[in-house]
Formats: sequence, structure tokens, C-alpha cells
Amino acid sequence: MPDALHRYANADALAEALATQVAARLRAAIAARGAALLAVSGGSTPARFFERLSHEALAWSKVRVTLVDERWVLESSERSNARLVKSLLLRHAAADANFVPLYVEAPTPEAAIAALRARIATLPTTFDVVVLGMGGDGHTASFFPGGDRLAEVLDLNGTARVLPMRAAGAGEPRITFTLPALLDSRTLFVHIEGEAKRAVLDAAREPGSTLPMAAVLRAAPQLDIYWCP
Ligand SMILES: O=C(O)[C@H](O)[C@@H](O)[C@H](O)[C@H](O)COP(=O)(O)O
Repeated sequence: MPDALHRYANADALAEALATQVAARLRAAIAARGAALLAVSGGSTPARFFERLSHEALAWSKVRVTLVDERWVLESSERSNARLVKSLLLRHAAADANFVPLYVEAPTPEAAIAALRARIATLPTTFDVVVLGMGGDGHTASFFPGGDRLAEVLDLNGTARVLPMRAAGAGEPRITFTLPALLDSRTLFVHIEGEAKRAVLDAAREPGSTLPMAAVLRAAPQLDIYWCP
């Protein structure tokens, strides 16, 4: 588990550093392969980072942006991660980026899975950058403790790239990229803020931890963790 913890004095300094790093990785991907694929998390933490990244000067028209997970709600909902990305990241310089949403019009993620897999199949299998968040319960993406497909999404030998997920702590049904799919990334960042999440991260680092985040820490070949109090 080679992970590096990068500490910042406050959320603004963290957002600036993370945006600078992510933009550099996207530029390098475009220089090497002519295109870049970025997967970001939703929730409340990424807002400053999205705002900062949206101003980075790079060839955004060559960047595809997707989510590591999505809540099964209409985009008009305040809970929609697509809405968050569109309102805070896909503007300014980044308005030219191509967004690949994980929501399709269907009553449930289970009903949408074939359409979603077809959409995901148009993307390269290797991400250039994945940015994970983490909840206070140790979930990341939609790998929720007690989730109905937790074992399946964490299975490193699993072949599914996206799966539905339902869990008491999730709020609504979700769709999530699986752990092996997210690990197939040239760079992997974790963005967490606050002492409480730092304590959860430390717990996930304990040998034998069953927190979903522990599975990521154990399996990731390299992980850069960005944290501020
Ligand atoms: O849709 C989601 O909920 C996210 O992608 C999720 O995995 C998020 O990263 C954590 O829940 C942290 O969320 P907060 O930043 O709101 O604490």
C-alpha cells in the first residue's frame, strides 16, 4: 500500500494543490495520447477543487470527465453528482470538456445497467486520473459498508466495470465504478478534509480493517491522499 499523505493548512490550499496536480496529469495524458479521461467524486468536499480546476488552462476539449459514482436521482435534484459537476467543474476553461454521466433515464440503476455499460464501453478502460472522496463511515465511491453488492464491487477479479449499489447509508440507490475499474488508472487521488475523516482513514489503515476504504488502500499500487484539517 504505497500511499502518500499530502497535508495542507486549509481547504483553499488543498484545492489549489490538487487542481494543479490533476491539471498536470491531464496535460501529460493529452501530450502522450491526445486525450485524457478523468473520474471525479461527488458529495460536498470537491466543490472548491472543482472551482479551482475549472480555471486550469489546458485542452479541455480533449478531456472526458465522468464520475466514480452517481446517486439514482434526476439531474434536477440537489443530490445529483452530475448536477454538481456541471455547475462547478464544467465551466470557465473546463466548459469545453466532454461529460459522460452515469445516470440514464430509467427507474432504477439495475434497469439501466445495460445502457450504462454500453456508454462506459466507449471510454478507454484506463483512467488518467481518478479522484476519490471518503465518507465518515469509511465508504468511497459507492462502496458502502453493508452495501448489497459490496463484495462484488471490491472483488479484484471481478469483470464488471460498473454495478448498482444499495445500502442503508447511501440515501438512494447508486451506480458505481467497481474497485478494479477505478484501480485501472494512471493516477489515483483521495481528497478528504477534517479530523474526523483523518481518524477514519487511520482506522482504514489498521491491518484487518473491514472498512471499504481499507480495500482501496490495500489494493492501490500508488495513492496520493490530499488532506487538510
Ligand atoms: O456520491 C457520493 O456520495 C460520492 O461520490 C461519495 O463517495 C463521496 O465521495 C463521499 O460520500 C464523501 O462525501 P462528502 O464529500 O459529502 O463527505
